[in-house]
Amino acid sequence: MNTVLEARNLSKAFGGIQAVDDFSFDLRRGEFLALIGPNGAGKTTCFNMLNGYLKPDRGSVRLQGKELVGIRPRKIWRMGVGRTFQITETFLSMTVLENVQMALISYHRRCFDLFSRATRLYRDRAEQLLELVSMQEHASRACSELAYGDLKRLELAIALAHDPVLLLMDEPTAGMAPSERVALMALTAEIVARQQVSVVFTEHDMDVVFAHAHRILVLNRGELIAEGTGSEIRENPMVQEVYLGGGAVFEAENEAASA
Ligand SMILES: Nc1ncnc2c1ncn2[C@@H]1O[C@H](COP(=O)(O)OP(=O)(O)OP(=O)(O)O)[C@@H](O)[C@H]1O
Repeated sequence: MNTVLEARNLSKAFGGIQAVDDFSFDLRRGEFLALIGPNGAGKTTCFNMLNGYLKPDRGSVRLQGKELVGIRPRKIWRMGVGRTFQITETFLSMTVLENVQMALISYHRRCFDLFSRATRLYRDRAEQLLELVSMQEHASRACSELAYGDLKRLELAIALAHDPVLLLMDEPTAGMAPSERVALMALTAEIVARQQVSVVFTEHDMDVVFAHAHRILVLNRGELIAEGTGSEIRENPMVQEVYLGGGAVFEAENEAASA
């Protein structure tokens, strides 16, 4: 069934707080998996254990059969675990195309002395990546001129520059208008399907989660309390209880969707 990632019994405590507690899950190739839960549920801690920024107290993470626990973040990135950030990280004075070229130069470990030649280096690949996120017509614009939604698409192209096996997206739509959120996630879902990348994303906007996630995992106080498709999660009484007790969030969203 082509499992890309196997996380087993992940646990992490900070002082007296059990941030993640015996959390296990598998991820398939080309799967778009949402990790949701209320504030403080342990989502970011979980991400940081997957990409090596935090060492679990217990448990293992295997990427295509290789253990990641104990390996440095940079090496894990090189093994194929990419990440997009909540805060958009681009060089604002450089053009869109140059930013993607810089990501490619960094991945291929080319020296920054070559910067003067960077306008030629990896140009074709950078153009392909911009086309993938429908940003080709913005290639020569400075990043400082871009609208926020376009910056997020650029960020996605940068994250794809090293051909990740697994892409971690921590609240990819934070700060975006609702219509932009849906568009960005629709684009991401299309790329996931076309490139067969596996994605784990966290998201507070349930419309985005239900519209695009193939499968949803729900964390609460560090524990996995539910797993399933959108409709399974929506109907799960434990999940409804966790989200403001009694499903107020889901009801509000259903009303908004049908209005
Ligand atoms: N470095 C840290 N030191 C101490 N406590 C931490 C640290 N990182 C996280 N925690 C605690 O661990 C718990 C889980 O936090 P985490 O940030 O993983 O949750 P989250 O689900 O990502 O929350 P949010 O949706 O608000 O980002 C919280 O109680 C948090 O206060």
